[in-house]
Amino acid sequence: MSEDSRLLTVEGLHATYNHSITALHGVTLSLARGEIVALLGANGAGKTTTLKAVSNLLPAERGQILAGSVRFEGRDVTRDAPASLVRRGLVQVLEGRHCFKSLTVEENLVSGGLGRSGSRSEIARDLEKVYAHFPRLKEKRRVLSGLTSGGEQQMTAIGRALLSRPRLLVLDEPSMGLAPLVVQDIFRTLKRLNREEGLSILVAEQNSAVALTYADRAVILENGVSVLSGSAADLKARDDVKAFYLGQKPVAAAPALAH
Ligand SMILES: Nc1ncnc2c1ncn2[C@@H]1O[C@H](COP(=O)(O)OP(=O)(O)OP(=O)(O)O)[C@@H](O)[C@H]1O
Repeated sequence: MSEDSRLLTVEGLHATYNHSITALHGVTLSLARGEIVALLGANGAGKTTTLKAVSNLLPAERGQILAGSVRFEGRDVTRDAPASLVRRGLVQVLEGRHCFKSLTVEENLVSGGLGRSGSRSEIARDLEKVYAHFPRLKEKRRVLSGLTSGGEQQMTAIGRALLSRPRLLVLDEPSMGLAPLVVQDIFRTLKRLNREEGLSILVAEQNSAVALTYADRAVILENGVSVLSGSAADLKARDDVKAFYLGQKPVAAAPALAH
């Protein structure tokens, strides 16, 4: 991948919480414009911490980047404020959806456009685009988000992020707690947004099978280190990935993917 084609480059990230718990000790990944990259790994492997480091959200949890760098569109953004990253086009949808439950679906969506200087008609146009991608949200637009289903809340959280016109959408575990059909629906829509709107996506997922179906490439984390990366097709074909991330075939001992 040439330097110019890279939208995001993460190099050698080390991060801790509370100055004591080491969560990352060597995460490297990159994403080209127009790609979907999946970040895979078991519980506690460091997926969420990596995404929060990319969006500079760690300080809110007494977390800290000790070493390494995050570059977005060729510029070092490691210490940039999260709001400034959003204005630059790097927008994260946090794990657990986090809709404003006492606002309607439409109010939630519109809130995503408030930080930018778009006119009312631009926001209305963006809203219609979100409804075209997520027809369920149009049906529910006057309903309080707290009264919608988990899948609809996930769609609302993604739609709200789209209203801020991201170039890179960072998603943390969009499948969490959702029925398989809803998960497929959400990933299909993400793929359509990627193809039709050129939206680049970095998605952390425990559901490796779904993530590898829709991603172009993937990076696997183990214990805070990126141990393997490659095209989704190549990773899906590997026996160790099949056994430990796709649950397909038992093997005698856990492979050290790093070696
Ligand atoms: N706010 C926090 N304070 C202290 N330690 C944390 C915090 N968040 C995560 N950790 C620790 O950092 C390590 C990496 O966690 P992280 O949440 O990044 O992993 P993950 O791969 O996203 O896991 P999961 O799939 O379970 O969400 C774990 O050891 C975890 O216990």
